[in-house]
Amino acid sequence: MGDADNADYKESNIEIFDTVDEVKVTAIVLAAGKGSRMHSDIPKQFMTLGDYPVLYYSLKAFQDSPVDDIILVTGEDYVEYCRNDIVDRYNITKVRKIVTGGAERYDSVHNGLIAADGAKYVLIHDGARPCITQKIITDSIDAVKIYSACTVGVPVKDTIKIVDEDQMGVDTPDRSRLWQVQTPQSFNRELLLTCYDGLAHDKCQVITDDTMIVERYSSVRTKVIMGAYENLKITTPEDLKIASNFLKKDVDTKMVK
Ligand SMILES: Nc1ccn([C@@H]2O[C@H](COP(=O)(O)OP(=O)(O)OP(=O)(O)O)[C@@H](O)[C@H]2O)c(=O)n1
Ligand SMILES: C[C@](O)(CO)[C@H](O)COP(=O)(O)O
Repeated sequence: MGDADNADYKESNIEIFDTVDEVKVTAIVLAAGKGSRMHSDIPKQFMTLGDYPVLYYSLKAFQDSPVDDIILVTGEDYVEYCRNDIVDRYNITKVRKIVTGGAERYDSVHNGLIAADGAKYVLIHDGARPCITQKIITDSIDAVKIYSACTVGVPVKDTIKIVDEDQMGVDTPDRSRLWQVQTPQSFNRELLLTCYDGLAHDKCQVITDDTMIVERYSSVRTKVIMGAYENLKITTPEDLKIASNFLKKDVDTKMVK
């Protein structure tokens, strides 16, 4: 799909996404990644932080929050582990379904979105962000009811450089306009599903989050609300140490059994 087609898609897409009356809010927690940048034997979301798997912290945060229910998305090989050793073991009763993810993060989100039937709003969260707070969740719920598409984020602290293929600097954007985007990202579910239809025709894009999908395939603008610097994503080994510090827990690269 070219840019002209995208413009048509955006035009035809305005205000068609408000047909669910019940104000049900579902959290979609993503745990189907392989964690290749962590270079470990098991996916990072199942490593041990304190006495719990990394994934437990996000699930517990949503369990204790005002969301109505939770859809957990994980890899085929980890469905039983998630059910028995996390959801049942720690009594995360709001988990309504455990579904399998896909090859890319956006495939996993799409599977979660389909499973979240009946929800008016969805909060999509990386299971690899264990330091999420109740304030971030409630602020996201309040914001999505106003804006339909939101993300939490924090202003960048460093100067950001755009480089070319030889790693030579080509530009230095104005830092006052740059935010580092986190999760949860919250959406009117019908809006995001419609935007995913657009993506299905245009798979050559590099998609790193869901607000990009709304920006590209609808005319809706996304709202960025304040998250927290502590709400980091565990991506590489040093992130585990930082998260363990924030949560005041020890780390272990094995699974909790
Ligand atoms: N196909 C995928 C890829 C990612 N995720 C989830 O999306 C979140 C953010 O992704 P990322 O940090 O990139 O996780 P991985 O894909 O596991 O890591 P890497 O890119 O290093 O392989 C994580 O909670 C991850 O489990 C997912 O559910 N399905
Ligand atoms: C969605 C996200 O967490 C926002 O920062 C991030 O883009 C996920 O990227 P990843 O490459 O899947 O870690």
